[in-house]
Amino acid sequence: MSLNSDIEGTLFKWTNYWGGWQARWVVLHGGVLSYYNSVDEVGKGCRASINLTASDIIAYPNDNTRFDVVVANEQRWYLKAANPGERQAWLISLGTSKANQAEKEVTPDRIASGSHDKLRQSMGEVRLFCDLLVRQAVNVKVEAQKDQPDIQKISDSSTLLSTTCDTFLATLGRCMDLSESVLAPPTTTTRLLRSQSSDGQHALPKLRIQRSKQKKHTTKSIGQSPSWSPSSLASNKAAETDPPLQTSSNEVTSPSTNLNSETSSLSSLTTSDSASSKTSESNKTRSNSPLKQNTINEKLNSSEANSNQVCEALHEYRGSPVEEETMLTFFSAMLHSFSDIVLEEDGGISTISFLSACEGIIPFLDTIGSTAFAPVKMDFMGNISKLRTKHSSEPSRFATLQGILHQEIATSTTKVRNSATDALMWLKRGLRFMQKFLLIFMNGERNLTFALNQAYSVTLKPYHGWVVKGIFALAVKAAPYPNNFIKALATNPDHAQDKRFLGILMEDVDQYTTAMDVVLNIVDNFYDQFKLESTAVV
Ligand SMILES: CCCCCCCCCCCCC/C=C/[C@@H](O)[C@H](CO[C@@H]1O[C@H](CO)[C@@H](O)[C@H](O)[C@H]1O)NC(=O)CCCCCCCCCCCCCCCCC
Repeated sequence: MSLNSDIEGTLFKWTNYWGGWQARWVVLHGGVLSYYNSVDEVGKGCRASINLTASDIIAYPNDNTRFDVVVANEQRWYLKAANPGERQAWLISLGTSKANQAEKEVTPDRIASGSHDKLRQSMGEVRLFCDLLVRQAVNVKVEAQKDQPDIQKISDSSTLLSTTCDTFLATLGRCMDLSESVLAPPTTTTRLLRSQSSDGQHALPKLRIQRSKQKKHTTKSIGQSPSWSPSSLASNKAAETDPPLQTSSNEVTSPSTNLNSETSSLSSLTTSDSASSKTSESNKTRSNSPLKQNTINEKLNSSEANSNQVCEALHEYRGSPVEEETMLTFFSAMLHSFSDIVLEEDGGISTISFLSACEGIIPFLDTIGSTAFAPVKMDFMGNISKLRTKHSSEPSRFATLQGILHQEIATSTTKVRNSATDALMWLKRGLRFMQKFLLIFMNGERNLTFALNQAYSVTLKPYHGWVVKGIFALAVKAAPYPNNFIKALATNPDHAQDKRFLGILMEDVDQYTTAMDVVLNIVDNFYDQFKLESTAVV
């Protein structure tokens, strides 16, 4: 699906130390980015142009108006938009344009011959983020060493540092994948192991997480208790020790890769422990017979599990007839879901469980893989990251979301820039949007554009100005067709063809949205009670 990505307007371009930033008329047309000294020059020949195919777009995490367009470390345009909204519009157009070009280029030969270039580009990104990391770490250190350090400044710089660190690691992961494919093109089996997800996550951390997850069997969670009542639930301390699952990404250097059937098969395997532990308790209709995954899990969970064993297990699994209980959906395969959130007796929501459940959504945005979702992903992950930073500053005090909000109320900091209250407010609005959309879909609406617009009208739209409404409109245009959407929600796309799959998916969506509703109602009520909701339009 090609989208129109043309855009033109004024951007500020870095010239040199004497000239500084100069306003330029910049035009993106047909995959080529050109600039003119002014709009009057258009038609008389541009000053310079860049073909986006071989370029990277780097968004600065610490200045939301800046971005660079880089050509294989040879040419670099330092650009600055008048405001963050305009930068977003440019990033989306540039990303979409790159995606359109990439779509035209995908042939096996070109992929092979392009690997070296991609590797070189990727190495450039690694250096850039490494550079940013060092500078941001120095900022934190300098502030911390002052006689009277500004705690807010340290907290802001650390958030930034953590986000850049995640981006750096994700970029490094991608770079390593590329270098492996350049040194030795992957065989089917090694590729299965490495391409767990498109954001730089690999099988190993997930296996580690799966083992620790077994501790959770004794606790009850929202999804496991249809007749849920806060007092029947105990706090889940095991979840507090889980490391964060997702990496954060502030750059839109290349369009996210779609999961292919092989990677999807792998994700059904690597997450099958959580899925089988969940299905065994919460999805009763699919829990009675021993799962084929048990064999696989034994292999995956064994400390000696190595790539060969995983591949063996994978082949065993793939050669078997599909049993209903092995048809996992994105929801049942999630390592951390809203149905796993354990509420305190007083309705307190575990911060870590909540954030992990939010992070569980991100791979879906990667799966559907359009760069039009990049701003959504960035915004969503930015808020998760703010809350994680807040939690890490005093884990016991901020063990629940309510604990965080109470502290900011007590210190009158709910409205300050980058407050956790603000981050949670936007996070819950986004989640409510998603929940409404899924409910409309579950009720039989197969026109995704319509469903997204309906959900948007009653959740996010009242808080969005015209620029963000435009971003939403672009994202909706990039929404997948219904069949592809359903396929993206299967851990193995082949299962989506099975006539039993839709029923299984609907069951899982029902359970997921119900658990989301419980959590969101608690948070919404808290915001109402303490008048934390803002009506400001962004
Ligand atoms: C089929 C998939 C289609 C997905 C379509 C998604 C469309 C969402 C469009 C929303 C665009 C939002 C872009 C960013 C907007 C931000 O400007 C806005 C305000 O940001 C906040 O500003 C504060 C300062 O003013 C700042 O302090 C705060 O930190 C910052 O957040 N943000 C928002 O409006 C929040 C948008 C969140 C959108 C979340 C969408 C979640 C993904 C939905 C996927 C649906 C698919 C369902 C399948 C699920 C499978 C698990």
